[in-house]
Amino acid sequence: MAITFYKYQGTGNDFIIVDNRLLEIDKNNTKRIAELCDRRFGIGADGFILLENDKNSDFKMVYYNSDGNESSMCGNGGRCMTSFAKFLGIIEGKAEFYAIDGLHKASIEEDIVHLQMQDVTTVEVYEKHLFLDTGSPHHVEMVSDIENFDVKNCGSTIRYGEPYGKAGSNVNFVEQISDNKFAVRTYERGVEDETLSCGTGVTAVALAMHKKGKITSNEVTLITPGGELRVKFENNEKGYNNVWLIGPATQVFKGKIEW
Ligand SMILES: N[C@H](CCC[C@H](N)C(=O)O)C(=O)O
Repeated sequence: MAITFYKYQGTGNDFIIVDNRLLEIDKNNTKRIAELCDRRFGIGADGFILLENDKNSDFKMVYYNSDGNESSMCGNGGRCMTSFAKFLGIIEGKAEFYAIDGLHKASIEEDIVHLQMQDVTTVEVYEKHLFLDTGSPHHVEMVSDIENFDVKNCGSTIRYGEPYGKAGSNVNFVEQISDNKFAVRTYERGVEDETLSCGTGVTAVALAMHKKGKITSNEVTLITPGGELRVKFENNEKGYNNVWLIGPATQVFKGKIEW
């Protein structure tokens, strides 16, 4: 069966996106999803995302890592899905959609998407790192000389090590650049490599830097190898709410492929 796919990228985190409102895609075909995400034998992407109908919101987003397995929330993917929904004419400037971690609000102007992330009530603080879940699990660790940091090897060791084990965690390395501005590099679970940016990851970094008292504003700029993202949030005794991930999302090309 031939399927039409759209290739999107959000600050270099890239995705194969398919309009699956007719439910034609066999979602259990992990092998095929992984083949399509392969950068040599397939289209190439960090993730594969299906857009489906949802009776209580504008659409539903189903996210798979490039290993072919369905996974937790993808922030950059959610920004790309908002752009895709506008391209399809499902929405105009505002959206509400369901993802695995619940309902998300979003808005789009030109190519900039604002995506509301789930509230975060728990940030675990350890000697050398922090751990929090922003829709996906994230280990956050401050490093120096981030440009030369061995993200893949150090990230993989942490991701597969204790306490994360087989389920794992995404791993973000961060270096402060200036007031409220940080450089971030991410090792992504399920991609098992560094990605050029990670939306739930930079969101985790922004909240972690607030928790560590490293910022003076509730709006943070995150510089990733794939581009610049912003995170805005409010905080109270219950934790973090009104959390927004802001950045560009772009359709790169459209294609057809045998499923
Ligand atoms: N790239 C995604 C993260 C996907 C999470 C996935 N790697 C997992 O936790 O299994 C983002 O922009 O938030």
